[in-house]
Amino acid sequence: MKETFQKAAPLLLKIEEAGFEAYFVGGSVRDHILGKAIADVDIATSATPEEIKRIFPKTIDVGIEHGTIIVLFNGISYEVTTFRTEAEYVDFRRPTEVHFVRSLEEDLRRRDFTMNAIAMDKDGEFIDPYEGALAIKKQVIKTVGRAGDRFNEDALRMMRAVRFHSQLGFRIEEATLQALESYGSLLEKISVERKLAEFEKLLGGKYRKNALQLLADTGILNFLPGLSPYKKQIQQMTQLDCIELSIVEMWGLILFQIQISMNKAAEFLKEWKLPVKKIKAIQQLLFYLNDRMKNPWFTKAMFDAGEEILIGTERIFNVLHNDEINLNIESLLTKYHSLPIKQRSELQITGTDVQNWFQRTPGPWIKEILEEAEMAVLNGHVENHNNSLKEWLLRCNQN
Ligand SMILES: Nc1ccn([C@@H]2O[C@H](COP(=O)(O)OP(=O)(O)OP(=O)(O)O)[C@@H](O)[C@H]2O)c(=O)n1
Repeated sequence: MKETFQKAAPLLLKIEEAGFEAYFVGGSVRDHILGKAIADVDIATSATPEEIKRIFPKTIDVGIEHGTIIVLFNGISYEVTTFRTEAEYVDFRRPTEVHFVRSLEEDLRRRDFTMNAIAMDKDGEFIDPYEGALAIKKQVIKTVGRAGDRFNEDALRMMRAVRFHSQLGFRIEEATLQALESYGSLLEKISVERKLAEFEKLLGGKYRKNALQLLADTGILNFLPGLSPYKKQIQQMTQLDCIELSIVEMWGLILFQIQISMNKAAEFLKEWKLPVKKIKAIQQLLFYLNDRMKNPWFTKAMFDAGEEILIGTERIFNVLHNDEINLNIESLLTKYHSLPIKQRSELQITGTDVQNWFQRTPGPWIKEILEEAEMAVLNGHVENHNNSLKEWLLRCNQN
């Protein structure tokens, strides 16, 4: 058993000694069977949060009404959740009512996919009533019970199916796939924030191309912000080898692929509720990519873009040309690093200098002179020294 589980095993034992059941559940058990690294473990128990509080001195209430409590144990915090069935998800987001149950099997029955419905006890024995381990072996994503029921309980599960397809490359079982095609509209009720989290995990998956195609083929795409008109363009992305792009670069590629204008791109990204900083980076990628498709990198564009956007743009450019992703990056970086200045603040003159030298009423002309100086330094026409710049600027602007 992995160390993460071994560390938590005594916690399970304590719960058992108090007369209850406790198991590892969810993604950690799935990833353990897959042989992947495990970040944290989730624990399911027959004890209620109140009963858990009586067993452990250090707990934190996080969602008692949903049966979840955090237990601090040997310096590590664990999410411990009471076995539960969630009857109805009236707004398709959160269960209206949580029914606590005393049986593990009932708890596992309300989970999304068979591979996510496996429990493991403290000794590493699996409790797997829905044959999740077999599904993992066969590389199949299959809902526990009827797919339509599971998706009606929480429509986000449809995106989770495609996200797991992207991360694991598993095929989606026939009935589950059919339900994805039939129930897509339920996603209208799901918050953008939840969709975004799944979509970005999907964009980071090893099988992202296939997953994007699946979103288009199943029609799920129609219920994702701003993407419904672009089915064909998204499907065409399967021709591009984009596996090494970062998430931000993936967004840039998508925006380029759907041929969206700069103005519309801002709206699109806001609709996805991305953080402002990320929106700015993606917009910049799109801007320089549009330019790069027509021109080689000019000094000014390299300077304006900055190192990160420069590299990101070139990587997307390479993907669009089916070239090796890091083609030319080294030489581009060498060029960038040899720029005399990397940002305007490095210019050895200020607006005040310019005003003192020219003795004119302040106005927009100062900014123009600074830009002139910046271009001259970048192009190697003058050295980035205060005196040299003074002499050069006065000579060039004699009248
Ligand atoms: N809409 C959901 C979300 C989660 N789960 C169940 O809750 C577990 C934990 O969910 P979560 O932590 O969101 O995802 P993981 O499956 O752990 O995957 P990952 O850690 O890769 O996000 C899942 O394995 C699954 O059993 C579910 O049934 N339905």
